[in-house]
Amino acid sequence: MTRSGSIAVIMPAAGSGQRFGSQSNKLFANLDGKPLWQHAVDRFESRSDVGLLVLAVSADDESIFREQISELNCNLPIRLVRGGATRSESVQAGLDEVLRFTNEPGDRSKPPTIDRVAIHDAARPLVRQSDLDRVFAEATSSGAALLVAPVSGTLKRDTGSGSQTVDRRNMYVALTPQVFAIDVIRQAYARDRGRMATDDAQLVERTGHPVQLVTGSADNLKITYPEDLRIAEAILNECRSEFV
Ligand SMILES: Nc1ccn([C@@H]2O[C@H](COP(=O)(O)OP(=O)(O)OP(=O)(O)O)[C@@H](O)[C@H]2O)c(=O)n1
Ligand SMILES: C[C@](O)(CO)[C@H](O)COP(=O)(O)O
Repeated sequence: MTRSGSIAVIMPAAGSGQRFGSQSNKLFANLDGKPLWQHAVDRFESRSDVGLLVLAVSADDESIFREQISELNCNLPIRLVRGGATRSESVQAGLDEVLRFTNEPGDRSKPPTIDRVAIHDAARPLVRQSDLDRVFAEATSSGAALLVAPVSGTLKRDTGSGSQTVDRRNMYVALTPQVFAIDVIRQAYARDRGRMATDDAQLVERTGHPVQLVTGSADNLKITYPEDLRIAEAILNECRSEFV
């Protein structure tokens, strides 16, 4: 299996899905006839600029993921690593595997080089190819970029004694993928190993490396609550061609 892509995708998939409320991992929930996580993989499998995908999974889910991967007709090399107690720990495990991969002796099946790392939630099935094109290109030129969606409503902060309105100008919601030159993300994770961060851009921001915002489609939603799955189904039925 020869892939020439220079982007390694790390897909954190080791969460417990507490807000989704199902007995099993929300990533196995059915969306449009297949498990949710496979839609996220599909977005990258068809891309010639992607050369490797690393899934970070929990010990409980590993055998299910291995079984489902074996049934996939996927021409993208997929490696599994053990995720951690936090999303950052899961991404760290994925990054360690990407770095191991880049140091392995070369052979025909290996892409010539991995120069960027794209970190994408397995719980985000609907990232558009046009958005991937733009955030990948921005990461090439600036070394760090993430997809974001503008805040569309009025933002409120709970002061404890009531609400306070937050100026929403220049405010965005972070999406994924978050894409970085490999040395930028390696240094950010090495510097902040173990410090809490809910996304990867935050770690890079702490190094002082500017992270560019790329406005993407708001339908790149994260399946967090049960109703999100119904919304995703409707979006897929409405504009399937945007995602293939
Ligand atoms: N320790 C963790 C926590 C989260 N994730 C992954 O990070 C992505 C975004 O996290 P989120 O949507 O919050 O998933 P969960 O943590 O599973 O959800 P919850 O907070 O409701 O438990 C998901 O693909 C999830 O599987 C992970 O790999 N490792
Ligand atoms: C990384 C992320 O998708 C950016 O919005 C999000 O923070 C991950 O989900 P979580 O619920 O914060 O773990």
